[in-house]
Amino acid sequence: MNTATVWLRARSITIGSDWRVCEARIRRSGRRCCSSSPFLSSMAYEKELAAAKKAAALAARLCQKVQKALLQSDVHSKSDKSPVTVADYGSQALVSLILERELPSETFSLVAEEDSGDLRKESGQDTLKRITELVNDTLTGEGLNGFSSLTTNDVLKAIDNGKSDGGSVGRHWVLDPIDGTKGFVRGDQYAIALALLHDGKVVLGVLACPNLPLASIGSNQTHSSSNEVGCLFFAKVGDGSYMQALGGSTQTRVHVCDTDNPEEASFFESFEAAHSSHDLSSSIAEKLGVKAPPVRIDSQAKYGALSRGDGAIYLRFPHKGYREKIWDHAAGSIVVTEAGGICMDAAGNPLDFSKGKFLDVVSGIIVTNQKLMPSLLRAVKEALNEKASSL
Ligand SMILES: Nc1ncnc2c1ncn2[C@@H]1O[C@H](COP(=O)(O)O)[C@@H](OP(=O)(O)O)[C@H]1O
Ligand SMILES: [Mg+2]
Ligand SMILES: [Mg+2]
Ligand SMILES: [Mg+2]
Repeated sequence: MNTATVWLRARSITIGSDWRVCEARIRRSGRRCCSSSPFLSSMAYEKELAAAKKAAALAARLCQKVQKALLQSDVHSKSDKSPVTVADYGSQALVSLILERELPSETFSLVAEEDSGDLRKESGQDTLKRITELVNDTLTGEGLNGFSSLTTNDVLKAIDNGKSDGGSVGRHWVLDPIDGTKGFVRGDQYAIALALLHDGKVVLGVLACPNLPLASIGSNQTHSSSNEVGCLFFAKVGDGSYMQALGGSTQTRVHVCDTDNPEEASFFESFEAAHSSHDLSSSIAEKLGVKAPPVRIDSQAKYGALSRGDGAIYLRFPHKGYREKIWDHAAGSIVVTEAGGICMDAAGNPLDFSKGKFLDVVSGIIVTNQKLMPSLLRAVKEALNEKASSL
């Protein structure tokens, strides 16, 4: 199945003609805003961004190879019953190796989703061999022969580099090697999401979305004249958000949809109802006056699509008891905020990435532009109160 077919299979999506309206407004106003921290110059993090783009793009190659030929034996269950594949592990190993090689002077701290526990067991040996082959093949396929053929132990070590707990002091890389593993296994959307935290703030983020069309999803408006899929979004604090083709192209600056009219706004949510309450988001959308049906896609590709104005709102309301992790939002949040958007929890608090692996939020995460946020917050409050009183 080629990637275009993958995308078409993924579509349960409708984005109305509002994109055109948004685009026109943005062009007229020439406006952008960002949430940059004043202590950071836009010249900072140049080499870190270059390394992160290289690492994420290479990891995307590995994932594409696996998604094309995904075997049932490549998919495993973690202790929490969530899926993990050889590509999740391979992607994490590659990103860890590339960052270490490209940024040798750095005291390396990586907070990443996967660990090698299951691969060290007797039952994990075949999978470990397959991952090692994949990592070696991807490195040599890209002409990166600086790595002599890696052993299974090298790969285990690279995966376990991601064991840092993060925190509010110093620099920590944050990695989701495949965000949207369920989408990946289904043949749908997924993302490699890599961010850098500096003293608890996200200062750069890269999102590789191998199955996301370069053209705006659900409309004829294009960011590109081709039918190509595979987008690389990236942002550095104070420097705006950009998109380029994963295969390499000139970068274009992206902006969120700037509409203040909910009737022109469409919203994103998880494809998986188990990850986010579709009932609650539909109630919020109705209260806000959104007319378009939800756009359901997996992974932080939602943040990428939102950053370029494909839709205007992202709603995420996990079911009771679920704790969000920083790797599920760090890269996506800076890509959106540098494109002029805002990410908050359902109570209107900014997202706090400084508390370790978990991202403690009140009820859920909402993302939109500056103009719609006040009315979105009111609609969220109303819908949550209604839900509480019906229990
Ligand atoms: N019960 C749950 N509620 C909310 N999020 C969940 C969840 N179970 C898993 N997730 C998270 O949802 C992410 C995917 O988000 P989305 O629904 O936007 O595609 C998963 O990332 P991984 O696929 O990296 O494990 C996982 O971290
Ligand atoms: Mg994830
Ligand atoms: Mg993941
Ligand atoms: Mg996972």
